[in-house]
Amino acid sequence: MRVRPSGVRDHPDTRVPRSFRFWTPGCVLARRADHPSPRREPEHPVNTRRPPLLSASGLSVTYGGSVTAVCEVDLEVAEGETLALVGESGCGKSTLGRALLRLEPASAGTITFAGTDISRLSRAGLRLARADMQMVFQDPMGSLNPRRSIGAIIAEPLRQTRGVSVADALRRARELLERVGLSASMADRRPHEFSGGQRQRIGIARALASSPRFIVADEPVSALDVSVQAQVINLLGDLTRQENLTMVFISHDLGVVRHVATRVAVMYLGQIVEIADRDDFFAGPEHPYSEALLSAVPALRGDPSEVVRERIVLRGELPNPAAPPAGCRFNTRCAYATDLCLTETPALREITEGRMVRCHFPASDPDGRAVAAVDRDEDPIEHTAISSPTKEIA
Ligand SMILES: Nc1ncnc2c1ncn2[C@@H]1O[C@H](COP(=O)(O)OP(=O)(O)OP(=O)(O)O)[C@@H](O)[C@H]1O
Repeated sequence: MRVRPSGVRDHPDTRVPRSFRFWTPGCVLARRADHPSPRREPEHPVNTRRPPLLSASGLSVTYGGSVTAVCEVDLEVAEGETLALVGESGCGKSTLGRALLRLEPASAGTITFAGTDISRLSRAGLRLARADMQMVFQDPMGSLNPRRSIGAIIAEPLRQTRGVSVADALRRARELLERVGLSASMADRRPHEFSGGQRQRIGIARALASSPRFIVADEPVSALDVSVQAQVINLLGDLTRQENLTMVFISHDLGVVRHVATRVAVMYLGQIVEIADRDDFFAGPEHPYSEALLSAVPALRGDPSEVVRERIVLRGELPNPAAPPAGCRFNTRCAYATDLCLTETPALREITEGRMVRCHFPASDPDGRAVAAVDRDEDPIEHTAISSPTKEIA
C-alpha cells in the first residue's frame, strides 16, 4: 500500500473511507519462481513520530521452503521506544524478533539499523553491528553455559564484539552484576547457583555488556514466578530509561505489555495486523483479533478505568502458516468477515496518525461493520465457512 507522504497525515478524527481498500500480494505467491516478486512499496514508510533507529521493509522468514513464519513485515522502531510485539503462540513473534537481529536469516526484505542496511553485512560487519543489537532470551538457563562462571558469560559478548581485554571485560561484568541488582562478588559462581529471576538478571547483564542501543527481549519474564516477574520488568524499565535503550519486547501477556510498552504491534499468522500507541491500543483496539486478545485478559476487563468489554472467545486454531487463508488471514476466525475478506487481502493502512490496522472493517468503522453484517446475512453459505467467535458478557 502507499501511505500518504510524511507531514500530510490525516487529522486524528478523519476516518479512511471504506472505499479506500487495497490488495497486496501474499507471500506464498510472491515466493514462487514462476511468479517473480513484484517490486513492492513498503506499506507504511512512516509510522513513528521520531526517526527510526531500526526499520524492516518487506521482511519475510520462511522455514523449510514452505512455512512463512514472517510475511512481508514493514516495521519501524523509534529511538528510545519500547515496542511490544504481541499475539498468540505460533504467530511469528520470536522469528521476527530474531530476524531483526539477523539471528534468523531473512528470505526477503531489508533491515536498516542506525542508517545502515544490515541485511547483507558480512560476518565481520555483523559481529560489529551485534555490539549495538542484543537479545534477552526467555529461558536464561538455556542460553547460559553451565560450565562457565557468570563473570566470563557476561564478559563474552564484550570481548567478541568490542575486542576488549579479558581483564577489562571481567571488570565490566562485575559492574553490570551490581547494575542488575546482584553482587559483583557473584562473578565466579556458575549459573546453576542462581534462581530463575537471578539468572534472568544475568541474561540482561550479558545483553547490556557491549552497551547496545537496541535490544530484543523475547518473553523475558514468562518463565518466572509472578512475584519475580514484576522485579525483572521494573529492572528492564529502569535500564531502558537510564541507558536510552530501544527495545522490542515480545510477550503474549498483555498485562505486562501495558506496563512496559510505549507502542504495541499485534501479529497474526506472520503479519502485523495492528500498530498503535500503548494508550490508544488499550483504550480501544481496532482489529477484531486485537479486540479478542484484549477481551481475554480478565485483569484488564476488571480494571475500572477500562471500558467493560465483551469477552470474545476465538474459535479454532491458528491456521497453518504453510497454507494461510486467502484474502484476510484472520477470516477463518473473524466475526465480521464477509466475501470481501475471503478474497481481498487488506493492507496495513494508517487510519489515524501513527495508528495502523490491517482490516476491511476496523472498530472505528461501525458503519462498515454494520454493512458487513448485512453482507453476511445475504450470503449464508459463505457465512457457514466462518467460525464466528462466541461473545459472552464478562
Ligand atoms: N526452526 C523452525 N523450523 C520450522 N518452523 C519453525 C521454526 N521456528 C518456528 N517455526 C514455525 O514458525 C511459526 C512461528 O513461530 P514463532 O516461534 O516465531 O512464533 P511465536 O509467536 O514466537 O510463538 P511462541 O510464543 O510459541 O514462541 C510457527 O508455525 C512455528 O511452528
